[in-house]
Amino acid sequence: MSEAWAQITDILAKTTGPGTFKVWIKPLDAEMSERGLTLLAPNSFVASWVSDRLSSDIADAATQVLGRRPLIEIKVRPRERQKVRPQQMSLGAMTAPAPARREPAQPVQAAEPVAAVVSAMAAAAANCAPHAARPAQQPVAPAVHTGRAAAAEQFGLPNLMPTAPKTFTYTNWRFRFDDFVVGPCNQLAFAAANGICRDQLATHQLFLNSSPGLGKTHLLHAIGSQIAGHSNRSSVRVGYATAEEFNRQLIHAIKAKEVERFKAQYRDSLDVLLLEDVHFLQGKQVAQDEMLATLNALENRGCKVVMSSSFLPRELKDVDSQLASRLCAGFLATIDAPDFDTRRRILDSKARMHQVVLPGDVSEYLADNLRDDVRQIESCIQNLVLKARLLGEHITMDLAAEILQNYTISSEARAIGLQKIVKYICSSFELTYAQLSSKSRKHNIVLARNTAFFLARKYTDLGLKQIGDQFNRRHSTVLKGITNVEREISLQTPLGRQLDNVIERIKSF
Ligand SMILES: Nc1ncnc2c1ncn2[C@@H]1O[C@H](COP(=O)(O)OP(=O)(O)OP(=O)(O)O)[C@@H](O)[C@H]1O
Repeated sequence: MSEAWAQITDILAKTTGPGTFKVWIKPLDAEMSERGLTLLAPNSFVASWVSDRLSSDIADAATQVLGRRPLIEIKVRPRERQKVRPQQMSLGAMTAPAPARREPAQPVQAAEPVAAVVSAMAAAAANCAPHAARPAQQPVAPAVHTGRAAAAEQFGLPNLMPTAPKTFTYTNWRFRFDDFVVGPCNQLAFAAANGICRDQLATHQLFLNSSPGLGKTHLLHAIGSQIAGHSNRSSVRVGYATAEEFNRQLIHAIKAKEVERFKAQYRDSLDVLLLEDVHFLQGKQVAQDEMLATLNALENRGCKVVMSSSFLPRELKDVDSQLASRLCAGFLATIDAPDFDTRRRILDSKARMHQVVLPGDVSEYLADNLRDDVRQIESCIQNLVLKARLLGEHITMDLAAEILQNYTISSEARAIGLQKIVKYICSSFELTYAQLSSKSRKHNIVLARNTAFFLARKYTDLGLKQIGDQFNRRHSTVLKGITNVEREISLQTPLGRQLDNVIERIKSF
């Protein structure tokens, strides 16, 4: 078995990079049991660090050597074994089976996970996730959370915190195809997502685009869950990250001089890459270069790549033309806002997840009024069910109306209406409606248009697409315009204060 661990560490020496290998892998001992591979770390800090960031690499390497993916358990080496551990033990040698009198190894204490985008996303979504997260495929002892930089210092270890990216191969899939309600708005995206899992798409790249909350993440998770978790293909290595995380990891890798490791992680150690929110790469030249090289490398290896974005590739700004063209290379599917019937089916399906059957009139009423994103539908139904349970009441139209107030605009605000918004904006910016809806990119016209988008979103029930239709613009342009106005206002720039003023004054117009 020491032979096997030696082979595993040989692989890890190449895949994790010299710095990481020396500090984190080399001090480990390993034991093989029926259950899998147990790694013994010199202290809880090392155990938690390895558990957080390297367990997946170790599992990957072990799979190559053992021919199957073992369960990995990371524990703190018992105190007396720390003392007797022979100095001359060869690099990563597998220890002999534990002597009977040895105290059981101490499991690593419970911990708060390292802040990471994926973990944060999982946690945030767990609040509204329709079903419990599926268990990870390779249980690892939970990690200790202490001030890690301080702990590193305490144990005399270099603080490599920012250098090595967190464990990459993703296993915490939250959504499945079964939970996805299909309608005309999303059937193409659904079919494409299914198709890429079954090698029926005739391309290995899929780009999913929609406004927020319409199911991109759901489909990405469903793909991950399908490929990695189901159909006996658990050896397929599926990576999941947001573009923001990709960028952050790259910056850390550059600072820590571990770029080769970063490259190997994304380019060589995955079979499928699921990448969220690629629009985040706008204006980030270094990350764009790396992403382009990553996509090319994955394509050369015949890997699948699925990306999501609130913008179409051609709508991305400050993106290198080569990358923009690369993003267009595969199949592109857009998800639109759900129509009434789909919204109704989504409501009924979400209610069923709470073990509730919605009365027909309530379902119809909510579907008629909740026209925005599905996240909003999900939250409304959750609140409705919770309130009914807390009050011990049945779900009635009255209860639904009470809950709905928090999600839809007031009748007073509704009175403002799109026509009034257009009239108000034209008079405030001294423009005609023709100018407002023209192709012009003149600064004051763009500003006026964006403000109109913002007001329409705030004071009408219209979705992004419907607002866009009024001004001959795409939903993503509307989204971008609203985001710009929000940014100016939140930063309270001189322009933001001016816009704030304009937006306030519509009430007395
Ligand atoms: N067609 C659908 N059927 C069932 N649930 C859906 C559907 N579309 C979206 N949802 C649910 O709505 C919520 C929001 O969806 P999701 O996070 O996938 O949106 P998104 O497009 O990725 O949004 P964002 O751009 O903000 O990240 C999720 O809980 C998801 O399960």
